[in-house]
Amino acid sequence: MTAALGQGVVKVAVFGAAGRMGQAVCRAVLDAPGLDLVAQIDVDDDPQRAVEAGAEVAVDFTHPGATMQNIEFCARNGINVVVGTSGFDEARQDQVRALLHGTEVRVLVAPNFSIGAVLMMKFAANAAPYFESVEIIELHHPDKVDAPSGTATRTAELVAEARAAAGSAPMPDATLSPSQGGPGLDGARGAAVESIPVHSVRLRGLIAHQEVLLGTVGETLTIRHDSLDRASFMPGVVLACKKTGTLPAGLTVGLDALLDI
Ligand SMILES: NC(=O)C1=CN([C@@H]2O[C@H](COP(=O)(O)OP(=O)(O)OC[C@H]3O[C@@H](n4cnc5c(N)ncnc54)[C@H](OP(=O)(O)O)[C@@H]3O)[C@@H](O)[C@H]2O)C=CC1
Ligand SMILES: O=C(O)C1=N[C@H](C(=O)O)C[C@H](O)C1
Repeated sequence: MTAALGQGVVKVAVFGAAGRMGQAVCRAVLDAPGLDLVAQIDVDDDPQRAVEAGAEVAVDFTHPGATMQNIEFCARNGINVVVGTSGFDEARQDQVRALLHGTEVRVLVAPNFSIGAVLMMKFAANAAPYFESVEIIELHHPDKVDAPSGTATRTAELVAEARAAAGSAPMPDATLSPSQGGPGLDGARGAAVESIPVHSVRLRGLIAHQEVLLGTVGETLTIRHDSLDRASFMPGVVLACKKTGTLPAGLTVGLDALLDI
């Protein structure tokens, strides 16, 4: 049995260690009983250091363009991976499934590690079939490179799945875009993820926030989550470091796989 299954200390490497999340993750791993921070790797460091240090799990908070290479490297070297980096669409998930095929390596991709955000996604999916309309507003710090956020994309996918399973009718929207001959500006209705409109705000002072707006005749419901500090993600990251080794081999998407919710 490996350390990841609860028999001792799990050795952790952090990719993106100098970044906003990476620094917080290194501190959280150092403070967590049962975890040992053995390698801190940023853009100019040799990832081989993780192997030499005996890392059993690597945490990746880098850039959407860098994560796939890091996963390939870890898979080749038998290291499980906890991915927080956003931009993990279906095509990338399929790529990871293919490269893990026939290995014992586990990769957990979590669009959001905060318990509140995981619950927000679940509540939104539960509520969606009871409302005609659903739209998502995600609000983040302006240093974020991707839009829409991974959390908003995942929420839209879960909401769309719930609406499809319930046989919901298409959402009402009379808007004619300029390309359809209407007045106004292209983009004013946001980006469509699985037909769910997603609006991205980038504002100095913010960290990570999201509202899911649901509406039907005579009433609306707003589900809002706010990460006011990157500390909100750390219990989820620590849990993932400890438990990813207990998941089935291959790819798992969503922290909820490790939570009893
Ligand atoms: N799942 C979740 O709960 C959360 C996910 N995120 C996501 O995490 C990611 C990181 O966010 P954040 O920390 O704010 O971003 P930062 O830009 O602050 O950090 C990323 C770090 O990774 C470094 N880096 C780039 N390429 C590599 C590489 N190949 N190997 C090792 N390090 C590399 C960067 O260096 P350089 O700047 O020199 O390129 C930088 O230091 C984003 O995709 C964000 O959306 C963020 C918060 C929570
Ligand atoms: O870049 C961030 O900060 C965050 N990114 C993740 C995302 O894209 O959803 C998670 C959280 O929203 C913070």
